[in-house]
This record gives sequence, structure tokens and C-alpha cells, in this order.
Amino acid sequence: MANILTPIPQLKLNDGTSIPMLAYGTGTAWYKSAEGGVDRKTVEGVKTAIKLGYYHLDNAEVYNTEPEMGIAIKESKIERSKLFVTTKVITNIANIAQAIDTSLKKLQLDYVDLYLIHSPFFAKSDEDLQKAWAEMEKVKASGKAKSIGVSNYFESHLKATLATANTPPSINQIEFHPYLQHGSLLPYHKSQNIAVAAYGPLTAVTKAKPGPCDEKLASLAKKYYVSEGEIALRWCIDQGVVAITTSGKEERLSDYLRAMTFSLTPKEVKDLAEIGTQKHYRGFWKAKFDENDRS
Ligand SMILES: NC(=O)C1=CN([C@@H]2O[C@H](COP(=O)(O)OP(=O)(O)OC[C@H]3O[C@@H](n4cnc5c(N)ncnc54)[C@H](O)[C@@H]3O)[C@@H](O)[C@H]2O)C=CC1
Ligand SMILES: O=CCc1c[nH]c2ccccc12
Repeated sequence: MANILTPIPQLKLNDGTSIPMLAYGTGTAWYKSAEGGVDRKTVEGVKTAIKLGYYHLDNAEVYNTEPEMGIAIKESKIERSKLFVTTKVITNIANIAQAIDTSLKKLQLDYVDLYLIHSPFFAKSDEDLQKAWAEMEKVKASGKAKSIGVSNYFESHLKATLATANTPPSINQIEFHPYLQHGSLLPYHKSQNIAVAAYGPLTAVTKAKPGPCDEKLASLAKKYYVSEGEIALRWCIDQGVVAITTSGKEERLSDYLRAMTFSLTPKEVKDLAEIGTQKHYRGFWKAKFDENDRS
């Protein structure tokens, strides 16, 4: 089993802070459909991740796993400053000031490193996006979030937000893998100095298999003596994109860390990207994207 021999690289955000480029999320394999008692399996999952060196933890109010993450952090006895904790707001988007307080209480933290608007689909107009963003800026000013950002935003949502923002979003967390590259969205982020984080980074080797990338992923895995999943994670990181993954299996989580021990060449990144355009696959928020597509 691999341990964290090579440190996880950090990406500098536009507000001067740094974010670890590999994260452990509690939204997919772990989320609870309703609030309830503490789920010890989730607590142990987060503790295992921290033990292995996953110091970037991703959460959201809708996952109902903030209490478990809070307990895991406490029980891990890890220094707060070593962790990078993200959470997101959507259910309580109408009262962001209260939502951050509730999340912090559940997480047993004084601040989060990153606070995100989970999706733009609550907004009926650009003004709704702009008002919500102004509330996010207040959260940052209060010190309850070191950085603020968005998730699942199209270019049009970012443009509307930037039109009135005093502080631009630091990051947009989107589904990103070879089968969902979003055309010009990544270059747009670069032009605005907004970072990108990928959820679902393993999709090409899990849910979207079989696909046109299979052969390339297999040959790269053979070349670097790693699994195809580690190639998929590296493909994000080598493009400057933060990868957010998860697993309930310690061995798998440990293996993902091998993605920190090599890099793909620019040609390998490009080849996989080109092959990936032959297939389109979206795993999350499908109905919302179909309904709202104005990209
Ligand atoms: N902002 C947003 O709207 C969203 C955010 N997220 C965040 O991203 C995190 C990761 O999202 P995922 O889509 O789960 O990431 P992912 O694409 O890395 O997939 C991880 C899943 O793949 C499974 N897996 C890994 N290797 C496998 C293999 N060889 N064969 C079969 N299955 C395998 C793992 O057990 C795990 O369940 C979430 O926990 C959440 O924190 C996820 C979805 C939406
Ligand atoms: O964050 C995206 C995926 C996800 C997992 N659990 C929920 C609950 C409600 C909305 C989205 C999600």
C-alpha cells in the first residue's frame, strides 16, 4: 500500500491562498439522504483519508456529512492549519450568513478554507447570482471562509457574477474528465485567473467505461506502473486542475496517492483530451444542466 511519500502539490489561488491539488470528498460514496445519527463508517472513512495524507476535505450542506467530518477531524487530532476544508451552500442559499454558521457548527470549526455556492440553478436572473455572491463576499470578510468560490457555473454565470463582484470567485468546482471537457470553459477560467476543481475525475475509468479512451488509459497505466484511475487523476492535475475523488476502500485511497509520483507529458495530456472528445458523458446534475444550458 502506498503512503504519502511525495507531497500533494498545491495550487495558488487568485486571493493568495493555496489549495492542495488532490481532495477527498464525502458527497458521493458517503452522503446521507437525510439528517440523522452520526454514521461511524463515514467518520472512519474521513479519518483514514487524513491518516493517509488527504488534507483537502470536500463537503457540502446537502451531503449531510458535515457532523461526521467534524468528528473525524477532532478524533484525528490533526492541527487545523494542516487541513484545507471546503463546504458548499445551496439549500439555504437564501440565507448564506446563517448557512455558514450552521455548517461551521456541524464541522466544529471556526472557519472553512473554501466556501462554495454549490450550483447556479437556484437563480432566476443574473441579479440573483450577484446578490448571492455579495453575501459570499461578506462571509469572506468575516473570516469564516478564507476563500470563496462557486460550483457548476457556466461561463455565463461567471460573467454575471464578475460584473458586480468586488472579490472574484477563486475557483469553480465542476464535473471534469476526458468525456466532459466543457469546450472553452477552461481557457475562460484561465483568462479570468479563476482556478478549476474537478469532481468525478475517475469517470472515464469507472461509470463511463467502455469508451474511446480505454486503450490510451491502459497503455499509460502500463508505462507508469500505476492504475488507470491514477492516470485519470494525473490528467487533471497536469492541466492545473484540482482533483476531488473518494473511496470507502483504504487500499484504493492509498493507491490514488501514486498519482503524486509521476507526471504525464504535455503530449500525453493532449492525446487523452483529443480522444476524450469522441464521447460525451455527464454523471451529475444532468436534468439541471439540460434544463438550464445557456453555455
Ligand atoms: N460540486 C458538485 O456538484 C459535486 C461534487 N462532488 C464531490 O466530489 C467527490 C468525488 O466525486 P466522485 O464522482 O465520487 O469522484 P470520482 O470520479 O473520483 O469517483 C470515485 C468513486 O469511484 C469509485 N472507484 C474508484 N476506482 C474504481 C474502479 N477501479 N472501479 C470502480 N469504481 C471505482 C470509488 O470507489 C468512488 O466511489 C464527492 O465525494 C464530492 O465531495 C461530487 C459530485 C458533484
Ligand atoms: O455534489 C454533488 C452530488 C451530490 C451528492 N449528494 C447530493 C445531494 C444533493 C445534491 C447533490 C448531491
